[in-house]
Amino acid sequence: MATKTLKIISREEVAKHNTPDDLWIIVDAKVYDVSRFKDLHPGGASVFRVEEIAGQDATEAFYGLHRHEVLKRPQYARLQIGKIEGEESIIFSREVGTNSEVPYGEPSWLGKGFHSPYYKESHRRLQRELRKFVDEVIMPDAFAREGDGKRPSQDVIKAANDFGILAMRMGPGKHLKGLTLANGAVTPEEFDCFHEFIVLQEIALPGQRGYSDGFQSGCVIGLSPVLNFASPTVQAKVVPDVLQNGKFIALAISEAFAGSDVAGIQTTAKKTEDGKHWIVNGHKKWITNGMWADYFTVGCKTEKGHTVILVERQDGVETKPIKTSYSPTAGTALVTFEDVKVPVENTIGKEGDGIYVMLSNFNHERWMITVLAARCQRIILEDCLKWVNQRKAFGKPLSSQAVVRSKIARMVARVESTHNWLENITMQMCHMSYKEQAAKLAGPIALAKMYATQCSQDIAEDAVQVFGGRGITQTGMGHAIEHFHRTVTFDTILGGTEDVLGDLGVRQAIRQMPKNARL
Ligand code: HEM
Repeated sequence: MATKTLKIISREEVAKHNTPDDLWIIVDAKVYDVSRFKDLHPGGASVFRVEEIAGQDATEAFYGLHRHEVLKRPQYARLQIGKIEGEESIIFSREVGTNSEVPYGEPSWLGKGFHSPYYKESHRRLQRELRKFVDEVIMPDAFAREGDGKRPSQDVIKAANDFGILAMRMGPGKHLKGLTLANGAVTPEEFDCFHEFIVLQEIALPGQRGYSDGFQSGCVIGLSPVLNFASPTVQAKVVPDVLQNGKFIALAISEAFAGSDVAGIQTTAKKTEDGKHWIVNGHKKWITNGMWADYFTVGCKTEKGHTVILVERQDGVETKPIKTSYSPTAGTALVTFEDVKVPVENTIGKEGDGIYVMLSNFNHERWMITVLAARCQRIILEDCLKWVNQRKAFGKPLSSQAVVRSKIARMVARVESTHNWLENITMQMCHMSYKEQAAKLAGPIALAKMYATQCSQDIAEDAVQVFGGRGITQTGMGHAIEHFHRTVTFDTILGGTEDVLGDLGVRQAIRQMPKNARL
């Protein structure tokens, strides 16, 4: 396709094109001919008739009302006919694969001149590779699927798995052996919990909450018990199926009868007379990725107590969509089991040890949700900083109002405290065995998640106030704010509600009080 040659035009020349049939404007040293477009303009034609706009520099007016991405859409980019003589454009969006330069737009370890004790060269290499992959491959799919509600595109899932994303999301371990991770940015041997932290923070960049769950979050929580507790035979079949062959696995614990109270589940598994099979009956609710899962990691009530069982999709397993306030791209399902026959070899962990299997998985799940949430908070903070800097009200930028700056200050404090607490917990995870983590970190992770999701809700409320009507509008300037505000509650519920987690954290601390502790 031939590229249009842009004319070099003087400001005086632009000023002559100021009538409805011959209408030019300047935005950031670029000249746009809007003579025909004005009648199609979503904001109406009248805005172009104003004396300060027709034939004039409309940069400030434009950026008070539109995101920069509008001018990059092909149908609007083609309205540009020239550039202003002797001037250069100064407004650019973040280039593919690069980091944001907005203050607090990235965690401090990525900031120029900032330091951190946690990250080595392999972490930096991984972050760079991932940023490029996310910008190029995941970002467009995330916005498209969040919009149309379809499952994440299979070619994107395949590309992501070839890149090692799901394997890396499972954390360090023997499942990484022999894999090439992120084009070799990190070896399986050096991969640690900070690498995993980076993977989560990067894949959350699109900020599309339904897609974020649809993008194999169900696999992460569903496959963990298999990796940690299933027999080698089950692992040999299921792990490559999920990590390499594009199959999906979902964790199926919560029910209409029991959410945070896992011991209250009522799905039953009874042994056949020959003891070779389980017969599973019951239902599971709010199962992330359940709509397209090939395997389900199911919490059941059995004769010897609770037991976790791997159920393959088959006759008797039905999945129905549950409509939630985020997009169906998460694949949230009601799953029913009617006399489903499963070999006893599919038992995950020991019979009767189900509560331990289910609870030990929660630490990793809660940590993952919190790391993802921390990035989403940061996206909102960056949008707010840009908005208060470019938007004028009462003749001055919003940032000139002390009350607005105070809201931003509180957001920064929430984002940075969440992130820094998580880094500390991640450091502990790097030095503890899985068992030690279960014993020592359940409380801190529960409390950090509770704190983070309270911060997210406060950030969402403040961001809407800063953006006004645009913060409750699904398109245009505030779309990220509206999305965050609408979906922020998910993180407060998934993996345990705030009240339950706060209580868990404090109970653990009380249990660990030294006997001699007195005021
Ligand atoms: C090349 C120039 C322009 C293009 C391509 C353009 C495009 C758009 C688009 C796509 C929207 C829909 C909302 C969005 O996606 O952000 C919109 C809305 C709007 N535009 Fe423009 N526009 C241009 C210039 C201007 C100028 C110069 C003004 C005013 C001085 C203006 C005023 C508005 C208003 C008032 C809205 C409605 C905003 C809202 O609902 O919050 N536009 N424009």
